[in-house]
Formats: sequence, C-alpha cells, structure tokens
Amino acid sequence: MLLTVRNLVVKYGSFVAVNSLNFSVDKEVYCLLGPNGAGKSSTLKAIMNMVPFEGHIEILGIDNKEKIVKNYIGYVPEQPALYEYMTPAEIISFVASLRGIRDLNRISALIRAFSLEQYMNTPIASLSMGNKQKVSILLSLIHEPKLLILDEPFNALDVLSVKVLKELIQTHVKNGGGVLFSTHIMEVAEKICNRIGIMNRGVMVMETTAEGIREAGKSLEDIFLSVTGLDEEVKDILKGLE
Ligand SMILES: Nc1ncnc2c1ncn2[C@@H]1O[C@H](COP(=O)(O)OP(=O)(O)OP(=O)(O)O)[C@@H](O)[C@H]1O
Repeated sequence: MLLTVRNLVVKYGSFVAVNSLNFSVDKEVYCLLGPNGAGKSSTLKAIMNMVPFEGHIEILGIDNKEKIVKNYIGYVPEQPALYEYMTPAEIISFVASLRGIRDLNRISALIRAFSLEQYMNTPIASLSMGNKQKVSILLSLIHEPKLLILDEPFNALDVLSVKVLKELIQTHVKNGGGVLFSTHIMEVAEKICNRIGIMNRGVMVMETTAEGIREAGKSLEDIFLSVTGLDEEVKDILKGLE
C-alpha cells in the first residue's frame, strides 16, 4: 500500500476538522471530494505531517513522521507556496539541486508540457495564479515521487494545462505510482479516478469506485449531493428562486 490512514483525527483547538478517518491509496488515482470545510485539506496536511494529528499514517509502510518519507511524496498545496522573488528557472534549479537531480531532460519536458518556457525568467511574484500553480506542480514532480498528494490541483489551470495534468496523473499511475488529490470538479473525479472518497464534516461518508458510479446509474454529482445531504439544500435554494 502506498498510503494508509488509520483513525485520523485533526483538531484546531476544540474544533474537530477530521474525525476517525480511515482510507488507503494503492497504485491508483484516489480522489477526495467534499463541500467547503469538509476536512480535505486538513487530511492532506496531516499526511504531509504539517498539522498535529492523532491516529496513524504510513507512506510505503513507513510512519509519516520519519524524514525519509519526504523522498517518496510530491505535494502540491492548495495555495502555491513559492519564493516569490525567484524566477521559475531559479526555483526549479534550486529544488533540483536540493534533490540531487542531474538529469534535466525530464524537467525540460515538463516545462514545455506546461507551456512555461516563456515565463522561466519572470519573477514568480509577477506570474498569474495558473502559472504559479503549474510551477508548484512541476516542483512536486522533480524527484519522481511514488506518491503524489495534490490539493485542488486543477484550480486556476487553463484547459490545456488541465488536460496535461490529467495525462500526467494517469501516466504516473501506469508507471506504478499513486495519486491522491482533492477537487470540487466532478467531471475530473469521474473521468480519471479509480476510487473516490466523499467527505463531509470531517468524516468519510462514502467510498466508491469508477465502476460503482457507473453501476449506480447516477451522476457523481447526484451521488455527492445526496450523501452530503446537499440535495435538499439545492431544492430549497431553487424553490426560493422560483
Ligand atoms: N488553521 C486552522 N485553524 C482553525 N480552523 C481551521 C484551520 N484550518 C482549517 N480549519 C477549519 O477546519 C475545517 C476543515 O477545513 P479544510 O480546509 O480541511 O476543509 P476543505 O475540505 O479542504 O475545504 P475547502 O474545500 O473549502 O478547501 C473548516 O471548518 C476550517 O474552517
């Protein structure tokens, strides 16, 4: 198993953001869905050991508090966290040297795939949100991690980059890796995920597979609204608009 999460609890003061969460990710694309505030980012941050948590998390069978696990994970946070005064060229070469990467051909291919060539010498502070996001995704891939943890990775990306990222995710899994990502985009979840976990108010309310959705004969959006209890809310809102 590439990732195992057991009895995960994340609290902010007395507020419980994630409660007794259990799931695992193998060589597959696993998507976390959930309304705003469901606890998706908190779960991903706990996996990255960025927030205090209770429970047990293992990456490739190793406790996530061990330093070595960082070598096996590529992480893209919800908001790109980059040195704004650097250029993409500088930060890419900085991270590549930190990671001891000498073969720059693969990195050049990623720069081309994300159409970033023309921005390589522009300070990150001047880049659009989408281009910052592309740099952030590229940095997470530099050390060829086994497991990718992506928090809303499609946010701010243009159509071409969404396509490139979808392909990258699927190729990563074909090459024996695993991907865990959160999203609000049902169409993406439905198309590229092997498994989908739906969270609401800190708990996993449903886990399903791509086949499970097809067999249910309903759209993922309908399943999502129904298991999160949001379908009633939608009806009320629509009534109010009549
Ligand atoms: N640092 C923090 N301090 C206090 N409360 C927090 C903190 N971070 C998150 N929360 C709260 O924890 C809950 C879960 O937040 P989280 O960001 O994990 O949800 P999410 O599912 O990723 O939401 P979104 O889809 O809006 O990004 C929310 O109620 C949020 O306000």
